[in-house]
Order: sequence, then C-alpha cells, then structure tokens
Amino acid sequence: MISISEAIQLVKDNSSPLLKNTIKPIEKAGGYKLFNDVISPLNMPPFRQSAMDGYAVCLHDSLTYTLIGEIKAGDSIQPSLKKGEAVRIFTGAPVPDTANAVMMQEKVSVTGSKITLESQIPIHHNIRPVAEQVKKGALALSKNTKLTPAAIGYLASLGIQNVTVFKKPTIAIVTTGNELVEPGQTLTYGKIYESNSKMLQNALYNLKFYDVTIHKVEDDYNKTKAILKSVITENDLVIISGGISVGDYDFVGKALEELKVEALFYKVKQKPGKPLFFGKKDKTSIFALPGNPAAALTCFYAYVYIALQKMMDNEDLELPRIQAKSLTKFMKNGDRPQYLKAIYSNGTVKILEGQSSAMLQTFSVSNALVFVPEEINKIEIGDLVDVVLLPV
Ligand SMILES: Nc1nc2c(c(=O)[nH]1)N[C@H]1C(S)=C(S)[C@@H](COP(=O)(O)OP(=O)(O)OC[C@H]3O[C@@H](n4cnc5c(N)ncnc54)[C@H](O)[C@@H]3O)O[C@H]1N2
Ligand code: MOO
Repeated sequence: MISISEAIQLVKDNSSPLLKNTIKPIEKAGGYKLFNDVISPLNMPPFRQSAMDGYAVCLHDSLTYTLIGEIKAGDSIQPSLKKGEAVRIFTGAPVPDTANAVMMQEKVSVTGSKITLESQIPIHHNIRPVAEQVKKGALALSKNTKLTPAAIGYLASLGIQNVTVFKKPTIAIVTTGNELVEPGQTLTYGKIYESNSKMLQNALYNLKFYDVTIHKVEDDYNKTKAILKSVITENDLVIISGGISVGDYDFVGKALEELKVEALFYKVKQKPGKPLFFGKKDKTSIFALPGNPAAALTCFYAYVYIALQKMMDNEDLELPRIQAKSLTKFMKNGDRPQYLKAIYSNGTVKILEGQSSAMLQTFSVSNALVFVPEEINKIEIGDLVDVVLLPV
C-alpha cells in the first residue's frame, strides 16, 4: 500500500499530453485549446466604423455644419463630404473616407439642415480605425490559447468557422457487478440501481470531457477480460468501477494482469478508496476505482482529475486547495488519511454526518472535501483544516 502523495506523483509521472488534434466547428470548440496559431483572414474592423450614434463631420473651424445625408449600420454608401459638411450616422455604420470625426448626438443641436456641435472635437474622435483589433495576415490567437466564450466570439467575428484544437481524450467507463440494475427496471431482492456510470459520466461532462462511452459487465472473468481488452485498445483513458477488491468475484485485477496492463499502483493508504488501481497499457491510462460510489467519486477527483489535466497539458493539475475554519468536530478512526464530504462557505467548512464510502447522500450536497492527514485524529471547532474545492 502506498501513500497518497506517492500515488499522486505516479499519476503525474505516468500521464502525458495527448498532443492529438481534431477540427471543430467553433460553436463546439469552447474549452478546447488551439493546436495552431490562428491568422486573421481579414482586417478587424474591416472598415472605419462609427463608435456612436451621431454625426460624422469633415472638420473645419466653425462648430456649425451642413447636413448632406445619412448612413445606417450595414449601408455601403460613400458620400463625399467637403469641409464643413456632416452626415447623420449610427453606431457600427461605415464612416466615409472624407469624414474625420464623429460627434455623439447628445452633444449636437439640429436646426433644419444645420447642426451645431457643443464643442470642438479632435480628429478621429469616435471612429474605430480599420484593423484596430487585428490586421489581415497577423496573428489573431496563438497556439495553446484556451477557447473561452470571448475567443469563440472573436473567431466568429473574423469569419472563422472551424478551428484545429488539441483533441480531448476518448474515455470509457466500465461498471462491474451482478447486483447492478438499470434505473427504470424493477428492483428485485439483492439488486441495486447502477449509479456510478452516470455519476462519473457527469463528472467528466462537468469538466468538458464529452467523448465518453459506458460499458457494463457482470461479475464474469472472461466477459470482464474481453470488455477491458476492447476498451483499452480503443480509448485514451479507461475508468473501471468496482470489482477491484479481494472478493472471489472481483475479476478486474486479474483481467488487467492477464491483459498485461502495467500496474503502477494498487491500494493507497486513504479513506475512502483504499483499493484504487492505476496502470498503463501502451498509451492508455487505466484507473480501477473502488465500486463504493463515494469512494469512486473521491478517487475521480483526487487522481483521475490529475491524469485528465495532464492529458490536456494544463498547468494546474490538482483541484484547488485552501485552508478553512472547521465549524464541526470530527474524530478519525484508524491511521488512514481521510477525505471528508463537506460544505465550504466563506472561509469556513462544515464536515457532514454520514461519511461512509457507500453513501452519496452527503456527497450530493457537498462542494468540498476536507483532507485529514494521517497524523491528525481529531478536529475541533475552529481548527484550520485543508479543504479541496470540488468543481461543482
Ligand atoms: N476483505 C475485504 N473486503 C473489502 C475490502 C478489503 O480491504 N478487504 N475493501 C473494502 C473497500 S474499502 C471497498 S471501497 C470495496 C471496494 O470493492 P470493489 O472495488 O471490488 O467494488 P465492488 O465490490 O464491486 O462494490 C463495492 C460496493 O459498491 C457498489 N457498487 C459497485 N458498482 C456500483 C455501481 N456501478 N453503481 C452503484 N453501486 C455500485 C456495490 O454494490 C458494493 O456495495 O471493497 C471493500 N471490501
Ligand atoms: O475504500 Mo473503501 O472506499 O474505504 O470503502
């Protein structure tokens, strides 16, 4: 059995950026990182734009101008202004080449075809110059930029429809167990509803990993081996739930061994999640999470999360950790470091009742895990404790 820090280090050392690429329509590229520099195909803005609703003028010494027309956003007209002439103009409309400033309408008084400015305005006032944001042929966004909603909008404004991004891992979730029944089916004696696949799939979706398939297998050695063989070949990451402990019907460990998966660790000194397995076969990372639902989800956040961040070449590999004042007392049994379901709020944290690794009720209302190290057995109200913030 290894320590949590050794296990985390092994996950970090044995996970690497995927470096594969894929082309995505920009509306589906949010959260991805650019695989290439994106070069702007046009000047942005493509023409001199009015930044205000008001009057475009050809400046002269007087404050009074003669109105000669109107330009709306979307118009393609190019009236010719002489010194002392003006056109009515609206935000986003093209400013004629012969106009050199725009005055907002609040600062203009109009009498028939004459307008009078409140004060003199500087040249170029309220005109967005051509290519102010980016020039045609210049770097619009550089490789590795994470595509935020703003970045998607920016690419769309440049007329870009598709981008090449770093591919995210293809992920298989495999659940094991004869006792598992699909929600919707009748629950007979001895059976429970299968919940880990939906839980883990949602944890992945929450982190914007959508290339996820779910596979279910009963407690049968040959079937377990067959399914694991195929998902390991076809995916970058395999997350198995259950069947990894020492029972006579826990076939995952034996099947992985038979499939020549390199075991990097099995069993971590922690609660919950002791019988956690991590291994590799060629480039595929394989986690076998304990079947107990809360143990499976805790291990997902503490270990699988790190592998995912490493695969995406992200800098922050672990979930954020802070210290907070405990609002509750807690007594730890045994010497395994423990992750406790908790609610963090504003510098304080409440450790919840019901910490069994079989229970999801408390996890459902948690937004954090309190980490209690090996050497601490007792938490008093007011003690500063380590808190892992969950991405919920
Ligand atoms: N003799 C020992 N027994 C056990 C030990 C041990 O050290 N010695 N460790 C215990 C710990 S700790 C855990 S955690 C579990 C892990 O067991 P497995 O990973 O083999 O998981 P299963 O036995 O398949 O299932 C455990 C539990 O979780 C339920 N489960 C499983 N999969 C699902 C699912 N997809 N959805 C909902 N619930 C699921 C399953 O019915 C069991 O109740 O081993 C202990 N035993
Ligand atoms: O690892 Mo188990 O999760 O302690 O129940």
